[in-house]
Amino acid sequence: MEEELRGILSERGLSVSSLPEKGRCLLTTNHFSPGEIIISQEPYVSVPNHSRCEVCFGSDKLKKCAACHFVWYCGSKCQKADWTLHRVECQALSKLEKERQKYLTPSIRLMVKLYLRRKLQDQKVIPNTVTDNYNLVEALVSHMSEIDEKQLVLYAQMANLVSVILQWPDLKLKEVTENFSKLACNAHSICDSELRPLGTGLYPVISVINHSCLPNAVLMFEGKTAVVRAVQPIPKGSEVLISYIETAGSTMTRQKALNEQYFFNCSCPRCMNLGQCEDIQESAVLEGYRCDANTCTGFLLRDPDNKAFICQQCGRLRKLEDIKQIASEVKSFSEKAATALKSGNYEEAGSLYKTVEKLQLKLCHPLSLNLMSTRESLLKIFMELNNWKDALVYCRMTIPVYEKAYPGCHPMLGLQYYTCGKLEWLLEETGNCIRSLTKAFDILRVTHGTNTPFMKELLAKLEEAHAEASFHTQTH
Ligand SMILES: C[S@@+](CC[C@H](N)C(=O)[O-])C[C@H]1O[C@@H](n2cnc3c(N)ncnc32)[C@H](O)[C@@H]1O
Repeated sequence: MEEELRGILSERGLSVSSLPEKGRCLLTTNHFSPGEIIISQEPYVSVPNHSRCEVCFGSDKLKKCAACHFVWYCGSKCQKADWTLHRVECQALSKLEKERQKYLTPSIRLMVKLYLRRKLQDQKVIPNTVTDNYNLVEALVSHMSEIDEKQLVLYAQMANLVSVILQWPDLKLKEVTENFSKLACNAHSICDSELRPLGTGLYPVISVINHSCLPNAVLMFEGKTAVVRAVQPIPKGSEVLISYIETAGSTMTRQKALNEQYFFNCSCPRCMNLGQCEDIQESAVLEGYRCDANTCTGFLLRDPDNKAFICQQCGRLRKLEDIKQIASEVKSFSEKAATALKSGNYEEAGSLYKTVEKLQLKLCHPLSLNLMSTRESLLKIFMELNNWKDALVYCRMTIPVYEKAYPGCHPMLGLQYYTCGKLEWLLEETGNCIRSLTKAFDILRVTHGTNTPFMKELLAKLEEAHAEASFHTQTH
């Protein structure tokens, strides 16, 4: 089987190798251009988030399976497509006491489905293929020796629940526990084209790809298919690298996230800058405080005795006490705002987030990620309220931070230009709309390809805006 996998990868200009610091890795044996698909794969197993169709992850016209009353389908087509596996899962879930059903989290369900699929493949009910077989799951890293005691106990409890559900006398609890650890560092969150999470899936070939905070490839999903595309020219003989985490944070924040979930120290070019002048400045801008002189845009660093921050542009001191006071107000208002937003009270949430924004303007650097995140919430609230004018103001304010925090060809940046263009269209700012949609298209055609309904819609909007602009030129 391994030989066959090597053959398939080689036909696509790829090979699997091993690096001392990283373990397995995916290398190119051909050149890949930006936007070109490097590899794609269907999930070995997947589960949707709550209240989504088990098969297509849609959220319309859902009905529960009449037997287990647990799994949702949007129609008979999806239900039939899932029947081979769900037939056995349904029997197990139906026997489970009602009280226990509330513990059926997506991770538990993913594990149950993993074992059922393995069994059905062993029994040849579901065919094994080179890229769709349990051997690939066996080869995944688990980091069992590195996870802490508390996490290990949690995985063991989860394994117990899987055993209660499956009721197989020969199920090896230790192996299930290890598989939970594998899921933690190998499973992917499945998102739609706008990066909204829909579910979770395990893609054992895609899982060979290692991480970089400055990646040369991006992983997106078309339905449940994982698609990896080049975002830079990738020469023959290079390692294919995607990002596992939100890369907008400072080097310290990124390294902490990678260490906690994936157990490695990243040595990408961005991380190798840790502690150097440029890196210190970047983290002080993205996650630090502002100078309290009105017109100064300098960034602050802690003074040596830790009682104040010093502006690196004008030398002014800002007391730690002052910063702590505003930070605690920000925390308290942010919590209230999040609660109002969660309960759908958009007017109240909007006014609370505006207070947070005002406080953050006194506290944070103008290009700070926290301030941007508040403005992102305000943008969403104004969109919910159909207030396009204010939504556009906030969308435009976030763009310089996106441009600073992400590389030029990043889906988040492309999506933000797209939102900007859609708002400009609604507000009849045709010229600006064309500029924003063009920027969005230039990025997203690389990260998303051009063939999906999402990209066709973007292109149609851009063409409509061009037609509107030329109509105006002709009539004036
Ligand atoms: C999804 S797996 C990637 C494939 C993995 N190298 C293997 O041998 O199967 C994730 C694991 O790979 C390793 N890894 C990924 N990116 C790395 C990097 N940039 N540096 C060091 N190790 C890395 C870490 O052990 C991480 O938990």
